[in-house]
Amino acid sequence: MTATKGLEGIVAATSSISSIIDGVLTYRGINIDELAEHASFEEVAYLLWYGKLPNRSELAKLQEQLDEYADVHASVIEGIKLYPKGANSMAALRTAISSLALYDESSNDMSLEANQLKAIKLQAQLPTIVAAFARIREGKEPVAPKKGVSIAHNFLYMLTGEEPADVAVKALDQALVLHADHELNASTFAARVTVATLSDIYSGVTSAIGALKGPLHGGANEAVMVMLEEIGSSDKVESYINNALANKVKIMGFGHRVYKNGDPRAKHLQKMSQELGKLTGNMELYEMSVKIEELVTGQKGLKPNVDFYSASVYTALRIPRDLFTPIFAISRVSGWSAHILEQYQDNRLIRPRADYVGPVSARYIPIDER
Ligand SMILES: CC(=O)SCCNC(=O)CCNC(=O)[C@H](O)C(C)(C)COP(=O)(O)OP(=O)(O)OC[C@H]1O[C@@H](n2cnc3c(N)ncnc32)[C@H](O)[C@@H]1OP(=O)(O)O
Ligand SMILES: O=C([O-])CC(=O)C(=O)O
Repeated sequence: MTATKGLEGIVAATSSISSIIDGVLTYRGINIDELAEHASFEEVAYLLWYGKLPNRSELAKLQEQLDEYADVHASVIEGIKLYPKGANSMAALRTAISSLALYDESSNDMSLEANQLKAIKLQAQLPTIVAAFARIREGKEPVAPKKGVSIAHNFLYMLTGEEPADVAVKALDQALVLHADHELNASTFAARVTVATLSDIYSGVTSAIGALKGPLHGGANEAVMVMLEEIGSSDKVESYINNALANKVKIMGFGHRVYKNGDPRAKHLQKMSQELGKLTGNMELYEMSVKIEELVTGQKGLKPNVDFYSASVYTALRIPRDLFTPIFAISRVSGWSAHILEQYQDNRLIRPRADYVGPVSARYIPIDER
C-alpha cells in the first residue's frame, strides 16, 4: 500500500451536485458563469438540495421556510454572549452551530424529510448567528432577522441594523452564489466523512466549519486581507511579493489543487471588486490586487482562486476582515448540506487505510527500564 499525499487525484465519492471538468465548474450541470449572472443564492441553494431550479411557487415556499427558521434559539444567543472577548470568529461559529443541535428535537431524526428541513434551518440560521456574534462582541444587541428579504439582504441588515444598499445586496448575493458548492473540497469531504458514520447533519456541518477555517482552504480570504493590509499601498506591492516569493512564502489566494489554469469564479469577483472600487471611489485595494496577480502569475504561473478578490469585495462592503470566512460558511452550508443528504442516500462508512511507516516488532519496555 502506498499513500497519495493529500489524496491528490484520488476519486473518493460519486456525486451529482457539482462538477469540475476541464476547468469548468457547474452546479447540477449548470455553468457557474450562467448562475453568477442570473441566479439568486436562494435559487442556487434549492438547485443544490433538490437537483433542479425552483419554479416561482417552490422558491416562494423556500423563502417562507427561511423566514420561519431564521430566528435562533435564545439559549444559543445567550451562549454567544458568554464567549470570551476577541474569540476567533470561526471558532465561535463552529461552537454556535454545534450547539444548535441541542435545541433541535429532530436533530437525530434520520428521515429524508427531517434532514431536508434541517438543511433549510441551518441555512436560515447561519447568517443570524454570524451577525449576532459580530454585534455582541461590539457590545450591541443582535438585530432580529427580517422577513421576506434575501439572505444577502438579511445578513447585511442584521450586521448593521440598517437597510443595505441594493448594490451591496447584489454583490453579496453573487458572492454567495459563487461560493455555494465545489465538489469534494476539504470541508465538504470532512462533512461527508462525519455523516458517513451515520452521525447527524449538525455534526457534519460542525466538522465542515472546522475544516473551512484553515488558511489553506476558506481561511485564505481573511489571510488575503491580512496581506493587503501588511502591504499597505500599491507602490509597496512589488518589493513585498518579490521578497515573499524569494523566501518561498505562499501567497494567499493563489493556487488550487484542481484548477491549474485558473479558477472560473475569480473573474467574477475581480469584476465585482473593480466595480465596487469605482462606486466607493477607492480603487486602492483593487489596484493592489491586480498588481499582485500580475507578479504572482508572471513569476510562478499561479492564478488567483475564489478567495483572492473576495477580500477586496467584502472590504468594499465594509465587512470586518474576520467575517470573510464565516460568510464563506453562510454560502457553503448549502453545498455541505446537499452533500450530506447525498451521502445519506447511498451511504457507506468512509474508512481508508494508512501506509504504516513506523517501527515494527517493537516491544513494551517496563517503565523502570526506560
Ligand atoms: C476556497 C479554497 O479553498 S481555494 C484555496 C485557498 N487557499 C489558498 O489560497 C492558500 C494558498 N494556496 C495554497 O496553499 C495551495 O495552492 C493550495 C493549498 C490551494 C493547493 O495546494 P496543493 O495542491 O497541495 O499544492 P502545493 O501546496 O503542493 O503546491 C505546489 C507547488 O506550488 C507552490 N504554491 C502553491 N500555492 C502557492 C502559493 N499560493 N504561493 C506560492 N507558491 C505556491 C508550492 O509552494 C509548491 O511549490 P514546490 O513544488 O516548489 O514546493
Ligand atoms: O475545491 C477546493 O479544493 C477548494 C475550493 O476552491 C472551494 O472549496 O471552493
